[in-house]
Amino acid sequence: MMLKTLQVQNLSLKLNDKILLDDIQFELEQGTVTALVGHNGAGKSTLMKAILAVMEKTTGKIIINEQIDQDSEFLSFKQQISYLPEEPLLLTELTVMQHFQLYGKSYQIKEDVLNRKVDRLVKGFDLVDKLNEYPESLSKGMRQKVQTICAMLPDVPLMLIDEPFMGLDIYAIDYFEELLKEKLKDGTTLLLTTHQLDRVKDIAGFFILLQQGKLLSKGSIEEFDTIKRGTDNE
Ligand SMILES: Nc1ncnc2c1ncn2[C@@H]1O[C@H](COP(=O)(O)OP(=O)(O)OP(=O)(O)O)[C@@H](O)[C@H]1O
Repeated sequence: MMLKTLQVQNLSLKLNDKILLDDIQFELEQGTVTALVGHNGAGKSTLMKAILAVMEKTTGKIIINEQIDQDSEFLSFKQQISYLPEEPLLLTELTVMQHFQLYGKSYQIKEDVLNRKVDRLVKGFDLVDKLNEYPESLSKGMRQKVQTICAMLPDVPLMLIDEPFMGLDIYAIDYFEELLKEKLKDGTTLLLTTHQLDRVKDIAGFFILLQQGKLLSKGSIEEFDTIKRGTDNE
C-alpha cells in the first residue's frame, strides 16, 4: 500500500458566513503530482492556505503521512510542508541570502547542508551575484526565483505550489522542472494550482477540480481531458 502523504477529510472553511470550502475530501499518495484546477475564485488558493493553516478551517481533518494531524501537532505539521505562493512574499529588510538562512532555520536545515543547496540553486537560477541584494533591487522574475529557491530548500513530504512558473523565463522554467522531478524521485508529493494544465502535463498525473468551494471531480489527467472535451464543445 502506498503511503498517503496528505489526507483531507470533510474540510470546510467558512469566513464571515461565506462558505469558501465545502466538505472537501481527497488523498495524495507519496510521489504523485496533482494539479488543482478551477475557475478564478473556485477556492484553490484557499484550499492551500487551509492545508497550511494560514487560514483556519471550520471543520475537518488534515493529516500528513497518515499520522501528523494539523490539529494536534501544529509545529511538526508545518515542518512537513513547503509552500510556494503565487506572488513572492519577501521581506524588505532581509537580503537574498538572509531569506535562505531564515528558511534554513525554520526547517532546521544544517548550515553546511543549507550552504551547499543554496550554492547549487543560485547557480541554477542565475542569482549568484544577488545574494547580498535586498528584494527591492531585484526584478519581479528574480524575486520569484528567490521565493522558489526558498521553497526548494527543505526536504519535506509535501510541496504546495501556487501557479508554478509564473514570471519565470524559459531557462528558469526548465531548471525548476528538473528540480521538481528530482524532488519527486526523492518521494516528495506535489500539489500545484494551475490555469494552464498544458504547462504541467509533463509532471502531473492527477487532477482535482474545484467549483465554488466544492470538489467537483478528481481523477487521472487523462480522465480530465475527457471531461474537458465533454464540456467545452470544442
Ligand atoms: N481572506 C478572504 N476574505 C474573504 N474572502 C476571501 C478571502 N480569501 C478568499 N476569499 C474568497 O474565497 C473565494 C475563493 O478564492 P481563492 O483565492 O481561493 O480562489 P482561487 O481558486 O485561488 O482563484 P484564482 O484562480 O483567481 O487564484 C473567492 O470568492 C474569494 O473572494
